[in-house]
Order: sequence, then structure tokens, then C-alpha cells
Amino acid sequence: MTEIEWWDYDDAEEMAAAVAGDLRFVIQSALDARGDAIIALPGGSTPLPIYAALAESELAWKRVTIIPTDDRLVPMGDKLSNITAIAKAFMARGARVYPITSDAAEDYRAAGQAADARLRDLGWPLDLVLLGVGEDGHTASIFPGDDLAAATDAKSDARVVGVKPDPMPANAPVARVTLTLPAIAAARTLTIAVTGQAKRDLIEQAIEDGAKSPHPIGKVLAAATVPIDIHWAP
Ligand SMILES: O=C(O)[C@H](O)[C@@H](O)[C@H](O)[C@H](O)COP(=O)(O)O
Repeated sequence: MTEIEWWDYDDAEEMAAAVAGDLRFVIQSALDARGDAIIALPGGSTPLPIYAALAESELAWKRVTIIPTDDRLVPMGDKLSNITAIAKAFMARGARVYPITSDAAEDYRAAGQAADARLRDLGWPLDLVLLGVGEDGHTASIFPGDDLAAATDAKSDARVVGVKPDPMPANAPVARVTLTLPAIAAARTLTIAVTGQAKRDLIEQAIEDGAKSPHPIGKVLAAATVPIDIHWAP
């Protein structure tokens, strides 16, 4: 298990400011080192204040590519669309916001394969992956179900894959395309931001269980090799 450090805050607002500061630093470091930066950001509601704070940073946004860590197979503009939320926060700054889904794919596995082919030429490994965690232990869209192994045991050059959660999460009961575990674990920086005691308890248990954790977040943490910061607010 890699080194894991918890960062605790009084509330989500304080956490958002701190995480945005860390992300800004990682992006600037990548720009300094390589001339451009490529990062993956999650969906869900927890990161939205982080995006609002990060979007205020002065960065060479035109040289920053942002992909979602995962997206739901819904049309652009749908309230469940992660790329839509990311685009709302960062497009006005000039960032290159790059979708990992398209309306054209006939089924979720084909959507994953098409996305993997399209993403091949982005600069891998990612400079940064920010992850959220669900109360059921999923992260990105690596969920329990028949497609779990497709995401966790993917070949190292398979960056994204189509998945159908089982059971479907009540808040977004749709198939998805997600970064694979190897693509997440290969990131140069891996950061987690979560709120609530239930998620903290679940992550602490997953860390204790290591690779045998039944939860996708436990499998990701067990596979990671870079030190991980976990930001938490009640
Ligand atoms: O699109 C998704 O489903 C997300 O990327 C997912 O992995 C998210 O991070 C968690 O579900 C937590 O979501 P909340 O922050 O809304 O609890």
C-alpha cells in the first residue's frame, strides 16, 4: 500500500479552497515541466465547489486538457453528464475540455472501445487524477457488477472502458465509460476529495483491507504507487 495522508477540514468550503490550491500547483508544475497538462476530474456534487475555486486560478488554461474520470452515457447537456459540469466550470477559461463519451455509440462496451481509441493520443500518463468516492465504495465509474474486472484488470494500455453498474446507483442509473484502474494508478498525482463520516469510515476500512477490499476504491488504493492525499470534510 502506498503512502496515504488525510487532510481534514472544518467544512466543504474550506476543503474546496485547499484542494483547488493543490490542483493549481500540480497543473502549474506539469506546465513548467512539459509545456502542457492533462488532468481527469470526477463527476458528482462534491467537486463542484472545487471546480469553481480552481477556475479562478490564473493558469495557462489553453494548454490544460481536462477529461472526466468517468461519464454517464447521456447526451451532452443532460443533468447527469459529467463533461457538461466540467465544461461549465472550465471552458470559459479556455481549457480544452475533452469528452470520453459520444452519443453515437451503439452500446456501452462499444462506447468504451471508441473512447479508448479516441483518447489514445492524449499525453499519458495523466498529470493528475482527482477521485470522488460513492457511499457504496465505487470510484470514478468502477462499480461492483459484471464489468468490475473489465475496469480493474484492464491491460495497462486500456485507458477507458464501458461499464454497467450492478446494482445501478439510484442517483444516476445509467451505463458509463470510466478510466480503468491501471490508467488511474499510473497517474503522476492521485488525489481524493470526499465529505461525510460514512465515506471516511468506508475508505479507512478499504485501506485496512488492502488489495482484498471488496470496494473499488480499496482496489485502486491498493494498486497506486504514488503517495495519495485524501481530503475530507464532514
Ligand atoms: O460520475 C460519477 O458517478 C462520479 O465520478 C463518481 O465516482 C463520484 O465521484 C461519486 O459518485 C461521488 O459522488 P458525490 O460527490 O456526488 O457523492
